[in-house]
Amino acid sequence: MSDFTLAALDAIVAARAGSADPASYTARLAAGGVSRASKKLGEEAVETVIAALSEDDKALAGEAADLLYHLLVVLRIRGVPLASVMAELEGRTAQTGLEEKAGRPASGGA
Ligand SMILES: N=c1c2ncn([C@@H]3O[C@H](COP(=O)(O)OP(=O)(O)OP(=O)(O)O)[C@@H](O)[C@H]3O)c2ncn1[C@@H]1O[C@H](COP(=O)(O)O)[C@@H](O)[C@H]1O
Repeated sequence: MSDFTLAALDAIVAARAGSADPASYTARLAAGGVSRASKKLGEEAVETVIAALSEDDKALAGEAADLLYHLLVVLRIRGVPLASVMAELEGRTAQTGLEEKAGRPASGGA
C-alpha cells in the first residue's frame, strides 16, 4: 500500500497553484478561479459515478484520484484548509465513539 497521503498531494497543489509555471495544470486551474475549478470538480464527480457503476476497479481508482485532486484544488482556491476537512471528519468519528476501531486512541476526557 502506498504511503502517499492527501496531505502530501495538498502540499504539491499549494506549491503549484501559487506558481506561475505555464506548464502547470494546477496553476492554470487556480488562475481560472473557483467557478471553472468547481465545474471541473463536478465533471470529475460524474465521471467517478459512471466508473463506479460501469467500469473496472482500475478505472474507478483513476477517476477517484482525479476527483480528490480537483477537490483539493477547489479547497485551495476557496482558502479552506484540508486540515479543516480532516477535523470535521475526525469530529464525526469522535461523535460515534469509533476512534479506536479507526486505529486511533480515544481522545479521553469526560
Ligand atoms: N494529481 C494530479 C492530477 N489529477 C488529474 N490532473 C489533471 O487533470 C486534468 C483532467 O483531465 P481532463 O481530461 O478532464 O482535463 P483537460 O481536458 O486536460 O483540461 P480542461 O481543459 O478540461 O480543464 C488532466 O490534465 C490531468 O493531468 C492532475 N494534475 C496534477 N496532479 C498533481 O499535481 C501535481 C502538479 O501538476 P502540475 O500543476 O501540472 O505541475 C502533479 O505532479 C500531480 O501530483
